[in-house]
Amino acid sequence: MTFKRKKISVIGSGFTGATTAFLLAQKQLGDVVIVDIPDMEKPAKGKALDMMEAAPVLGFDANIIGTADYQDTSGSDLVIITAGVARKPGMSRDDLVLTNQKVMKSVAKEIINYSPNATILVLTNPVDAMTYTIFKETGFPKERVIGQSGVLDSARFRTFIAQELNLSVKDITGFVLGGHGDDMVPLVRYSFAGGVPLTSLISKERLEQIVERTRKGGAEIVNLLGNGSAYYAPAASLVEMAEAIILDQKRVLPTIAYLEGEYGMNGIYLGVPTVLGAGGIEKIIEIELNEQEKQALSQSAASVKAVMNVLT
Ligand SMILES: NC(=O)C1=CN([C@@H]2O[C@H](COP(=O)(O)OP(=O)(O)OC[C@H]3O[C@@H](n4cnc5c(N)ncnc54)[C@H](O)[C@@H]3O)[C@@H](O)[C@H]2O)C=CC1
Ligand SMILES: O=C([O-])CC(=O)C(=O)O
Repeated sequence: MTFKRKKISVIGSGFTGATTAFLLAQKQLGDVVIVDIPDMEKPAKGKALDMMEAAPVLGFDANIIGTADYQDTSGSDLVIITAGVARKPGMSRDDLVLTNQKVMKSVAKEIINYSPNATILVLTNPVDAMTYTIFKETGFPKERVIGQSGVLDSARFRTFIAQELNLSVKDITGFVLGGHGDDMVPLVRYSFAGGVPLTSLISKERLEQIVERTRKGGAEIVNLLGNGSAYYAPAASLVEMAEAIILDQKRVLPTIAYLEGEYGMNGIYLGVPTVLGAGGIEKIIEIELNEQEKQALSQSAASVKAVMNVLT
């Protein structure tokens, strides 16, 4: 049997792109091509070479290159988009919309040209609207254009819950729906510690504080870093999604999916529970929401629509 490694292109060699590339290689999910603009080609090459030189020590087999030439991405199975600008303290993710929309438009052209069969994961913010932009600009099927928010937001929620209860984070499950903004919807009712509902372990008041910290989790890191935004947990989240697709794992993960009637919404990319496998988003899971949760989700969707309305 012949085995051919998958090809994964990571667009953007900055904090999230480089960290993602390194994790992908360590997990041996495929060969990695890191792409940046011509001005950043040398640092991209330098990062790729530095990662390759870690391979003998860490013991992974993967080729990693840095480039500004999209020809090198040709025939990618998976393209991960981290290109664009990140926010600084005092900014909202939505402030990035027009700058990053331009970047998405140029990246989309290159993907159509060189990797027409790729599945695309989008990280660039504001991520719901940027995922929509990539969907529109590439014309790819909705199953193959997927945004990342829910894995990260849920990971933050699970981290804070594990710390609160002094329990292993492995035993904490829970997920966050909606847009990747301050009105995202952490679903407390569907969150558990070792199968025990959180509502029976943590007071309502304390849970509300943890939900609020989760909603502002990105800004908390932005304020601590001072000159950029989070990258370790975002990269880990992208790699969990990439792994589910490349290994056809059928993972149930919250991702940014295009809704056509699900949750009563249409024509919008929004975070919902999905099944991720070789076909990309193979299914959107519709869970039962109570009135309060429905209202919170539609408020979050309204915020995403407001950003989409700014798109040119
Ligand atoms: N959805 C999410 O959960 C998260 C989203 N983000 C977003 O991801 C994006 C990247 O963040 P960082 O990596 O920290 O930023 P960064 O500034 O470290 O890296 C961005 C890279 O993109 C490159 N770039 C710009 N235009 C390009 C183009 N046309 N083609 C190729 N490369 C291009 C830049 O030269 C730079 O190297 C930001 O928009 C940030 O807000 C970051 C963390 C989490
Ligand atoms: O907060 C930001 O700007 C980056 C991001 O999306 C996150 O870390 O959740």
